[in-house]
This record gives sequence, structure tokens and C-alpha cells, in this order.
Amino acid sequence: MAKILIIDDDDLMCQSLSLVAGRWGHEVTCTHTLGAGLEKASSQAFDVVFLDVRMPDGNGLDMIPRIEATTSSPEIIIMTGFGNPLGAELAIKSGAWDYIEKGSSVKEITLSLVRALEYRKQKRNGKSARNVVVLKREDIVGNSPKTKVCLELVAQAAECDANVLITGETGSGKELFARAVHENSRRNGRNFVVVDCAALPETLVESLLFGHEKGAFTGAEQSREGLVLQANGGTLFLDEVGELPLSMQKAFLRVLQEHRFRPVGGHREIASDFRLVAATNRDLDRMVRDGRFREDLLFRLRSFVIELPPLRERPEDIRELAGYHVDKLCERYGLSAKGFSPEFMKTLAAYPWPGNVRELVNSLERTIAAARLEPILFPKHLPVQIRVQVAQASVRNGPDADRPEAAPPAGFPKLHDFRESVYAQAEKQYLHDLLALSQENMNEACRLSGLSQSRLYALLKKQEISHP
Ligand SMILES: Nc1ncnc2c1ncn2[C@@H]1O[C@H](COP(=O)(O)OP(=O)(O)OP(=O)(O)O)[C@@H](O)[C@H]1O
Repeated sequence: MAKILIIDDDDLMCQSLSLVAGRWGHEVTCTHTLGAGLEKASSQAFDVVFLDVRMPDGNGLDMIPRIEATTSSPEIIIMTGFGNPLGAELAIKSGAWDYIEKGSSVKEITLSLVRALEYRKQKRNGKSARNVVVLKREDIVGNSPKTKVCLELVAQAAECDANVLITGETGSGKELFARAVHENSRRNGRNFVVVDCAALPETLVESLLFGHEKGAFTGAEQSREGLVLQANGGTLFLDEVGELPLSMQKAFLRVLQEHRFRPVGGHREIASDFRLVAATNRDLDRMVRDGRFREDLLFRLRSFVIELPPLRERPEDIRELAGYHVDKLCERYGLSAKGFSPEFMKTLAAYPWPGNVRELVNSLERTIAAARLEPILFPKHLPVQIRVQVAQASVRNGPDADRPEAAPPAGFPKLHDFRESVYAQAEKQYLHDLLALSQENMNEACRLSGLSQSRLYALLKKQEISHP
């Protein structure tokens, strides 16, 4: 017998789900608000939670990480509005085990429940995906709910041999996660071969990937094995896969299907048993629409997708990341450990980090160079451009807030333009802070900001900020 929690404000839905689950002998508890649901999940152990998306006190999807973080970490089945593909996509991306549409048949609900319980049983017996606790994290720091979802995906990817596509903005950790997939897989004793597709000279791509025979072209004095063969038994990591020239995409698709290829100037085909992990910060769907990326290759690449969130969407990770990298840098430069002043952390948290973790690491390196032997880091040690931007963003707090500390870089702007750009920057920062503070709960964000839902969504769209 399993313990099931239903969080839905719709009485009828609660009743029919209770009937279905009860018929199988499971113990069912119903709650009608997210708050009450979370309270139950925090105080009692559950195996499965049925969670409605539209609730009177917020969006159910926002609650997923908090339910997962409870001691029993139940499997979550999202209930989406009928015929809402976006809801289904969001549910899965948010880490739910499964989703069902409201109005699904008893058979569909039962199937989803049975599968979730089966998965849970396997997990308990240790037959299924290794969980985050035993995952070798390979220098991956951060314990925010979003990072945990990604780590769970790494664990799942490591268990199988499917092609993996890792997406995310520049500097968000794609290579780090790709290595973690390799290190946790059965291939970890063999090579992890990195191919930076953006740096492949077009004339040499083929020979670099597939190797060449002696005399295949002018200058080929020795035969040479390519990167694909070097990855035999291990993992081939195609970084910036969106930059792979179209001509090579076709050849590569074939290699991916058959795991065989012919070196340049060679007559025999060679086999290579590699596992492919690819990464990109480009919108590959758009590239397909623009005719710049092959759709069939994209289908192959995305057998298993890990979407890394930008750092600004997981501000909880910043402190841990800063601590980890400052310690590492101090050790490298032979300095004693440094502490953080509260204002220093506040400034790090207020900055949107468009270059993500890489920008954070680079900034910390410059910070340590500026602080030298001083034991505590203050905002004044941070690079000027970060302090300026944070100061500009604080302009929204009123006329007495800190003024920007430096003039804009190129030329002296017209007052109108300067005001507009500061305003836009401040608005963007405000929205990021608002989402972080409200934990992306749109009702809460509206309450805190005093904005209507439609106005808030319009502003988020204007500033190109992703949101639930
Ligand atoms: N979760 C993390 N924990 C610790 N360090 C991280 C994390 N994510 C990224 N980094 C660090 O940030 C830097 C950039 O990471 P990485 O090269 O993996 O990013 P990327 O997404 O592959 O970048 P690009 O798109 O530019 O290739 C590296 O120094 C890496 O160690």
C-alpha cells in the first residue's frame, strides 16, 4: 500500500482520484491549497503527489522543488488543463515524474500511478538511476532546486548510453556537466574527447574528426587517427555543436547512426564505439527553421536533454559557488582563506551574471587580485563594471539611492538615452529580484510588486526574462 497526496482545489477531481487510488488499497490524503499541501508533505511521508497547476494560492509547478525537497521526496504527477501542451512541457521540465490531463480516463490515471510507484520501488531497491547523493559531481557546486534537477538528469544519463544534448547560456557549466555524465558512466575508464566545433578550421574538420591516411592531402606525411576514434570506448563531447558546418553535419549523422566512418584518403571503414554528448548555447530549433542545422541530426542529438538554467535563475547557488572558487583561487595563489562581508554577498546577489558562472569565476579572480592580503572581501574589491551595474539597478529605489560610479564607456550619452538605459537596466534587475524573492510564484510576484498579472507578463516578455 502506498501513501498518496492530492493537492487540488477541485473537489470532484479529488474524489475521483481518491476513488482510483483507493481501489488499489492506497491511503489517500486530499488538500485544497498549495500551502496546506506543502504542510502535509513536510509533516508526513508520501510516495506520490498529484499536483494541480492552477491553485488559488499560486502555480503548482513552483511547488515541485519544495515537495521534492521534503524528507520522503515523493514522485510528483502534475495535472494539467485539458489540451495544454505547454503545461505538459512545463511539468516535465520542472522535474515532475509525469503529467496527466484533467479529464483523463481512469485507465490513464491508474497507469501513471502504477508506473510512478514501480519507479519508486526500483529506486528504493537501488536498481534504477543513481541519485544525486552518490553521483560524482566533478566540481559541480550548488544545491538549488534547479541544480538538483540537472544533477538528477546527469545521474539518469550516466545510466544509459543515449546521446545527450546539454543546452544553456555561455558559461553556465555545459562542459562541466558533460564531464560528469562521462565520469559517472560505465565509460569513465576511457577517453573523454572534447571537440570544440566553433574552433574547427573548415578545411581540416573532416581529417580532425575522422583522421587521415598518409598522403591523403598535401602535408599529410603521416597517417593520423581522428578524434572520433580517440573516443572509442569513451565519450565524444561536441561542444558548440551548432557551429558544425552543414557539410559535416550530414557526414556526422551517418557516423552517429552507424558508428563507422572512413578516414580521409582511406579505403576501409573503421568502427568506433563512442557515446555522444553535445552542447550548445544556440537555439537549434531556430537554426533548423533557418536551414542552418539538419533536423535529422537534431533529432538524434536530443535523445536525452539537460537544460542548464542561467545563474540568475538560481541565485541560491551564488554563495556556495563564490566560496568554492575563492578557496580554490586562494590556494592557487598561495593566499590564506578569505571571508565575505555581507555587502559583498549582497552585490554578488544583485548582479545578473550574463556570463554566468564563468563570469563569476573571472570576477572573483580579479577581486582576489585587488584584495591581495586583505582577509575580508568587500564590494570595493569587485570589478568596477559590476559595481556600476548594481549601483545603476539600485536607482529604482529612489532619488537617494547610490549614483552610478562611472561614466558610460563610449561617448557621452544624451540625458534621455542615459536615463532610458538606466531605467531599462533597473527594471530588468527588479524583475529578476522579484522572481527570485517570490520563488517564481506569479501570484506572489504580483502581490509584492503591486503589478497586475498581465502587466507583469508583459514586462517579463519585454525584458526577455524566462518565467514559469
Ligand atoms: N555548477 C558549477 N560549479 C562550479 N563551477 C562551475 C559550475 N558551473 C560552471 N562552473 C565553472 O564555470 C566555468 C565555465 O563552465 P563551462 O566551461 O562548463 O561552461 P560552458 O557552459 O561549457 O561555457 P561555453 O558555453 O562558453 O562553452 C568553468 O570554470 C567551470 O568550472
